[in-house]
Amino acid sequence: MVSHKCVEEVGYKSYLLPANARAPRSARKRRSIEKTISEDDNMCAIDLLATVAGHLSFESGSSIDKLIEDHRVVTQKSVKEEFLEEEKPLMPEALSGENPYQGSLSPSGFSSVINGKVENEADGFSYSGGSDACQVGSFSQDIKPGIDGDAVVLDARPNVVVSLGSSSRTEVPSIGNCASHGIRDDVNLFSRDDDENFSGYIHPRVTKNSPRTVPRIGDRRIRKILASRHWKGGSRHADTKPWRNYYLHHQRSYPIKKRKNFDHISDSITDDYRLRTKMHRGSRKGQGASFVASNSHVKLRIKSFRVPELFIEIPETATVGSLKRMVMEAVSTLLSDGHRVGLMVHGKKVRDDNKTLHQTGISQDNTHLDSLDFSLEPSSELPQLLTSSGHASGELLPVCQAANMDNVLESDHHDSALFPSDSLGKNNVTEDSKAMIPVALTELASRPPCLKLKRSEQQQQQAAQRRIRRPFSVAEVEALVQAVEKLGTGRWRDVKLCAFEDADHRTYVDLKVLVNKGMKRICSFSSVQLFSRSFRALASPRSLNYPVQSLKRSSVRMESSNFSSGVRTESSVKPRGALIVLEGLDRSGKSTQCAKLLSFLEGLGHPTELWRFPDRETSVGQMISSYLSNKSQLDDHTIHLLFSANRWEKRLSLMEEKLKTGTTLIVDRYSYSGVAFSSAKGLDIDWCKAPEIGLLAPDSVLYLDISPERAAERGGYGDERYERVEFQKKVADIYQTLRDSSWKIINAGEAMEEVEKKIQEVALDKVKECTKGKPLSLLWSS
Ligand SMILES: Nc1ncnc2c1ncn2[C@@H]1O[C@H](COP(=O)(O)OP(=O)(O)OP(=O)(O)O)[C@@H](O)[C@H]1O
Ligand SMILES: Cc1cn([C@H]2C[C@H](O)[C@@H](COP(=O)(O)O)O2)c(=O)[nH]c1=O
Repeated sequence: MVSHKCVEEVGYKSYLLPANARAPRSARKRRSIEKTISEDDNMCAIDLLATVAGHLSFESGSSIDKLIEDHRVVTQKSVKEEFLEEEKPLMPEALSGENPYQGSLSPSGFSSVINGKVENEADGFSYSGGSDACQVGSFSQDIKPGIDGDAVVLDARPNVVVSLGSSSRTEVPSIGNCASHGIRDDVNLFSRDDDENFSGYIHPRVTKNSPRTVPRIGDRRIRKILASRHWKGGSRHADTKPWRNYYLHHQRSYPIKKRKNFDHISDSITDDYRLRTKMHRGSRKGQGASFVASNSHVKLRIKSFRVPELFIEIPETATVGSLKRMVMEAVSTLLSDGHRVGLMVHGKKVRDDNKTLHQTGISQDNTHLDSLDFSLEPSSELPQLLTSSGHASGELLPVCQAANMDNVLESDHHDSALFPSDSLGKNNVTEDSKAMIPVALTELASRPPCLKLKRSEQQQQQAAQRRIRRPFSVAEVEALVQAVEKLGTGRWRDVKLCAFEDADHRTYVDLKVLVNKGMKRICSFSSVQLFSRSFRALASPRSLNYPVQSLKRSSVRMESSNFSSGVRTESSVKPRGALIVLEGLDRSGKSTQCAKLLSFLEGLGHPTELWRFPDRETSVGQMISSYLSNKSQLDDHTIHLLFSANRWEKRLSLMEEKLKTGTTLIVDRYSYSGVAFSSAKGLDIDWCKAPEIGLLAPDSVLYLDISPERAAERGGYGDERYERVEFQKKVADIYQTLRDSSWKIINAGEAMEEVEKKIQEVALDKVKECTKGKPLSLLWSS
């Protein structure tokens, strides 16, 4: 590309302008990221579905559990459709090539099990007990009635909570030589739904001995960004589209299939989410003779599961995006403790996993298609109650509660606690709740008469309620960390006295368990993050220890009356995200370091977003972009005010909300750039500052210090309006005058990794401070 330059006066004398300006750098790096964002939002959901199956996989012990567990079954139709609409670019490699159904092992170890017409290629997995084995199955319609028995299809139509698809079904074809399979029950799973569309997920490859691969998010995301030709650190000669502030969200690390891509295979493969079971029956010990004699097979059509109910408390001013993320967090947290499948026949819970289907009344003779009811239930004894706490206004971290299902009353001791769904959350919307949103899913049908509480059950229920583990709040975890720091692990009674003296419901055993085993079950999502971060810090040489002197202050008293609305502490501390700004001359390495910092903080579990100014996506931003790339000329005052307006348009609705809901913002350039660059042109510095007054003050400004000459040696220098060494020297001078105590000067001439480490340290300190409730303040306001 020919690049000739001319000299123009743009308020800054002797300023050289490229007449044939290249596209703004932002334009070259953001579009792809932007695209990734929306996709990634949905990927989370798919991750979640994977998580559901993952947990089922490891928590259940019966063959039906196993059958269900390797499915990504749980999705409501509407949700499913949304994913499918938006995930086209993420079609797995498995779908490319001649055979669109051919599975392949994903980088994360997940595998498509779609393999040709009939049989799956997923690993079979055996599990303890040895009597059953399941295979995650293939997609096929070629399931023939068994030669040794008739198959019956039963529709299970429970109160729909989470649908498998509009008419998913389980088929149980008989297998020819049952006797030869002796004690095994083999189960193949696969799915389709009625709208001729594949349900859009791929089974993971599962083996008994290898734990499910957890999708990695942060690193991969960053790698992707950095590798992108649109990314600033890469080529500066890419597209010309404007780019925007970017919010990078979770990225799936295993393949997802899109419905559309399966349309053409509907001849041989129905798209319904489909469960196929091949049950090899034999002389299994303990089974009734009548059953063994029977060759009857049962086909089950499982249309839906009930799932536990979740409640989310979220300010009405929050964005839909944050609601979605909150739901994701809530559900992920809920599921993190594993679930099992519950079965009700004619409204009665079947507790005995060893009963045969026949004994349970599920047989080919069973013509009551509505008699079966499957549910997902917490595998733990008690329901998971997920709340964040310590912030009365509900404006911070997600407050979510998982009420139990309404069909737990006949639970056995493995079942969920006896806890009516409306006793949590529903009737306990706090005054300060901005919105209590029951997350989908349970249809709160009135309890069938057969499930009326008996007296003993009532007592059991009360006992269960007493035993409920309340989630640890952020303040509690902090207090615990500090106490353990001081007293060490082992003196649990002392730890209890030290930090939880007044919290009767916290036993020293609870504390020990939390520390030793990281009991996610009793922690809220945010507390877990804090917990892991804190303990990582304890183990780290560059300790981020909490000051011991604040130990007493952090002691927690619980307000028992407030239990259902989230645990409250005495402290008025309102944790929030940190506002971390990176500043510096052009090409000083800000964008590179912002991306690294994002990856680092997210890796530690902090909700973090990466923003930048100018945000070239807004209409104001587009004017700025045009100016910077010399496509338009503007008066210096005008462009200055446009830069400022570009920040103001993000200030309240987005920036403040984000911070208050616990998201840390890493911001690539802020008001200081505005003042430094405009003032370097000769504008009065106070005049330049004036429109910035009232914006949020950063918690930390990291100034990447590099000489203009060195920066000029870096790739892509000179492309935009201000990238001239002489001008940058003036900018550097103004930056000097702007520094205050919130600034940290980082030598940006060092190797990237060195710079990265220093930034991490400072940023993490700030994040910690803000988690502890450092108040927000305003820029240049006295
Ligand atoms: N510490 C470093 N050492 C050497 N090269 C670096 C370092 N940090 C960044 N770079 C390289 O310098 C170039 C500019 O980096 P980057 O885009 O991150 O700077 P920037 O400050 O965001 O630039 P601008 O403000 O002009 O947008 C990139 O090619 C990047 O790979
Ligand atoms: C925020 C802001 C920026 N500028 C200048 C500084 C840079 O030269 C460009 C932005 O380039 P980037 O590659 O997108 O970082 O704009 C400014 O003059 N005033 C501001 O407020």
